[in-house]
Amino acid sequence: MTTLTLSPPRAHGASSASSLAYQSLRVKPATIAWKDLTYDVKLTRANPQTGKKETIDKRILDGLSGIVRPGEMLAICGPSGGGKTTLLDAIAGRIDPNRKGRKFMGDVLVNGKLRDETFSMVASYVQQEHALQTPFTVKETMRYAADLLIPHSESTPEERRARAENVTHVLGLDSCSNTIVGDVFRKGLSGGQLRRLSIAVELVRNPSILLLDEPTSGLDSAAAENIMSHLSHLAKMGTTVVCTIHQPPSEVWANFDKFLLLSRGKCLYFGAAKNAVDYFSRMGYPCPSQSNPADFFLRLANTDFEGHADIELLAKLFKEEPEGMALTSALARPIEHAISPASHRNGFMTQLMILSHRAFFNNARNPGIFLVRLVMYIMLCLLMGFMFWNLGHGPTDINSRVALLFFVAAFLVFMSVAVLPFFIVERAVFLRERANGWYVVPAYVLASFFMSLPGLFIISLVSTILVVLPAGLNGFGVFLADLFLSLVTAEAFMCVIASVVPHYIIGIALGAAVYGFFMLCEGFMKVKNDIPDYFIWGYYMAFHTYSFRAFMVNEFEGIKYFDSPQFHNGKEVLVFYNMEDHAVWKDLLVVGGWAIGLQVLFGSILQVFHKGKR
Ligand SMILES: Nc1ncnc2c1ncn2[C@@H]1O[C@H](COP(=O)(O)OP(=O)(O)OP(=O)(O)O)[C@@H](O)[C@H]1O
Repeated sequence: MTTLTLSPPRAHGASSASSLAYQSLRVKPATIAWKDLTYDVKLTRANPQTGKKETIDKRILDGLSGIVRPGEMLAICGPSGGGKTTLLDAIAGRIDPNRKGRKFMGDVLVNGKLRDETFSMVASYVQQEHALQTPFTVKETMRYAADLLIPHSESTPEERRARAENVTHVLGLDSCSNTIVGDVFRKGLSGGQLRRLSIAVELVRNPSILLLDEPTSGLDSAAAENIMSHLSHLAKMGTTVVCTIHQPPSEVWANFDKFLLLSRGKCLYFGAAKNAVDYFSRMGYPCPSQSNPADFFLRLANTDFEGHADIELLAKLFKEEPEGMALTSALARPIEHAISPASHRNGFMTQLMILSHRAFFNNARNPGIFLVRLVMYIMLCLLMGFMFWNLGHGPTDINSRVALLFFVAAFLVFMSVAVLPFFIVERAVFLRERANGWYVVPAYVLASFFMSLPGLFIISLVSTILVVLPAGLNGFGVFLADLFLSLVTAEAFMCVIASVVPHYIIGIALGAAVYGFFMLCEGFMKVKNDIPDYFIWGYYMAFHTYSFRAFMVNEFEGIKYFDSPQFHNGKEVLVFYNMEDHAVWKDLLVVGGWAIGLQVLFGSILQVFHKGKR
């Protein structure tokens, strides 16, 4: 590993104690370079003159090149819509070039080699929106990150813990280490602390390259300055830092080594930040004294308002000026340091163990995932228990038993839609972690699946006790097994929905619609033989069918006598509902099979479609 010298901290929030902590953040050096990145998209819009729809090509990145070496911090600046985030995404490989209507060209090189799938082992990307698990404290979040990201074969638990604490300290999070991230139920960290924690979790494995999208947006100037000074220190310890920044205050500007000014996807300047004022002065745009240079450059680049520069001309001139030529010759020498082999990831079983541990406590402590649902089920089942108290064997009791079982199979399953918003929050965490190479998809899916089981079992057990005992239903064990498997399947179905919808409101609507249809088809509203041919596929497809039938057979098969002119025993009820001669265990197997099938589908959707590319 190349040793880099430690510069004394010059930042707010960086004491000499933390300067020692920074020393442990020395990284394996890596240079990142990009050459001629060009990105075109096809847009459909109404022609302003004719009003007719037409397709136009929009160039979002226009032949951009750059290079950032270990120990440097590059700020990508530009007006809103200038292409900053798109460039950062392009550098990180987060643009899907294969989507229809897109054309992406150019190369990204890491240490002189084309970026490949090992990129996430050397680079971390901190996105603008935080995506962290809400019930965990800063300390817990950092420990899980360290356990997941630092190879266990190369570290002891104590070393991982020490590293997590060190990064927490470096990013000034000691004072809130026992504060939870927070959510709609509970207040947690402030915006600035969340931003720092988002950076800290990625730093825990010492990424050689750190990419950050707008690390200071939404923060007050003191918090912004604090974060930028931390980043500047990291750069001084050898990390290659690239960040986009919308409008840096002058204190923040002072931290940049390199500066890239973008306008409409074109490069107006790339080079040493300290030389930018001279450069633009030479180009005929002197920065007024007492002005913040960053504000001045942004005014030049912002074509939405009066007073901007001639963008086409500046972009053309840059390539011909010494700064542009210096960039071209720097790109010809992509590496100026020794290259160390990249670290490796933890194995599947290690990932599974840590993710399972994390998922268990996340579920247990997230009120939306467990507690609120448990209370909902308890309340509803209490109502059901009292409503159907001590059912007998008269004609109306037959109806009540069937209706109660239908309600259990339909509505208790339906209530699983309540968990959808929390799954969508989880999806954002998964996307961030997967895109940064934290683990493989099967480890995540298996851990989430296994760890959902204890909570669902408790909900099923409590519900069974509150329904079966007061109502006097038969077959407690099978009822419990059927309800448990149905809820496991319903939850797997919600996972699938959460993985395909853009917003939880659409997910709830979609889930409700599918469940509504399955309820129609499950053999209660219409018995199987009466379901029209064109809907019979719904009967076979709905897992509700098998769940309801298992409840029915479990309940009625053993009843030898009914005091009713229509049905003399339970068997006759089953014949009426076309459910005779069905083995309960087979239906339970089908429901369980559905759960596994849906989990496999969920994992496949994550694997193929959720790579963190846009
Ligand atoms: N896939 C796409 N299809 C169509 N337009 C796109 C696509 N991706 C980006 N754009 C457009 O490209 C431009 C640059 O977007 P980008 O998000 O990179 O800007 P930005 O400089 O980061 O802006 P901001 O500071 O507001 O975040 C915008 O006009 C955006 O609408």
